[in-house]
Amino acid sequence: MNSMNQSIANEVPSEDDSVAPVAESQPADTVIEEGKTVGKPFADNAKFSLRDVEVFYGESRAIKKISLDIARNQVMAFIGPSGCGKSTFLRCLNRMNDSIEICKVKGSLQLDGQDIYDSKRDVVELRARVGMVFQKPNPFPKSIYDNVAYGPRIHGLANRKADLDEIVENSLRKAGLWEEVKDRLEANATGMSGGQQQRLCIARAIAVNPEVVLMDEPCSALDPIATAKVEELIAELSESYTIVIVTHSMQQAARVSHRTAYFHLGHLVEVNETNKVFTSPQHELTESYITGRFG
Ligand SMILES: Nc1ncnc2c1ncn2[C@@H]1O[C@H](COP(=O)(O)OP(=O)(O)OP(=O)(O)O)[C@@H](O)[C@H]1O
Repeated sequence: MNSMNQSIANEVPSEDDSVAPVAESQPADTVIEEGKTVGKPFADNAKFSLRDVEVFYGESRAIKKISLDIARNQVMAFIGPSGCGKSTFLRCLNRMNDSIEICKVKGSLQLDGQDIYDSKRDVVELRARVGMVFQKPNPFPKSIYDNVAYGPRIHGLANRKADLDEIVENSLRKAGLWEEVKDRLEANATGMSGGQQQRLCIARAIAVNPEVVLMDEPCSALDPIATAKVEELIAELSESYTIVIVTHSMQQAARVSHRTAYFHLGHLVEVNETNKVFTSPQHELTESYITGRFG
């Protein structure tokens, strides 16, 4: 964490990090203009360019004409009240919503200038480039080694055992787990602590050499010490990867991210550098949310 973000982290409200505000109330006279986002939603060095994105679950529109760039090798945090669409929008970035039959995505979603939703796109390859870490650690009921080796094996990234060993070791090192597990690589991953399991899931995600890692509330099932380790890891990983994190914790967004996007009822209300969002928000809804005035 950089010192600037540390000071922001100290300024945001110190409510229980784990409790999400709920979007049942908002300042009565606040109007959200569809498709209009205040701040700086666009970037020069975009990894993702997302324009007029709408997501429907059946007839219900969960994402309402959102346009946003996600910059390369930065951490972008998605914050907002429960049900505002953060996870839905995140899951569009590697087509995780494809498995939900009633879910339809409209608009233009590009990764490095190429259409994510192109019908000819290989979704397995897309998900290797855009990996994902979920809220609840979900290691396979296999050895620690096999959890990390799984992706490289199915993607044919190693021809020899020595190459695979090297990928496993490097991935565990990057996930800050190597020293803790190097003597028990054959032990079942389900016997690890929750925090270790989450770092193993991060090692598994980065073993296939992704360009982007999506994280959906990666610390919500972890204790404060394990959370601090994952946050340190996010800071280190952001040097090599583009990271998008959904979090209910404003302190966490302030600590780990370069830019923050505030969602409200399916709209993208405000995006800016994280310090600006937390110290001088431009939209009254953002301000109300970060100061805990509604929830
Ligand atoms: N599989 C689904 N089928 C139908 N509606 C869904 C589905 N998943 C999400 N929704 C709806 O889409 C809207 C956005 O949900 P989403 O989970 O993306 O919000 P969120 O901001 O991530 O919420 P939370 O912070 O509580 O995780 C909500 O109204 C939710 O009920």
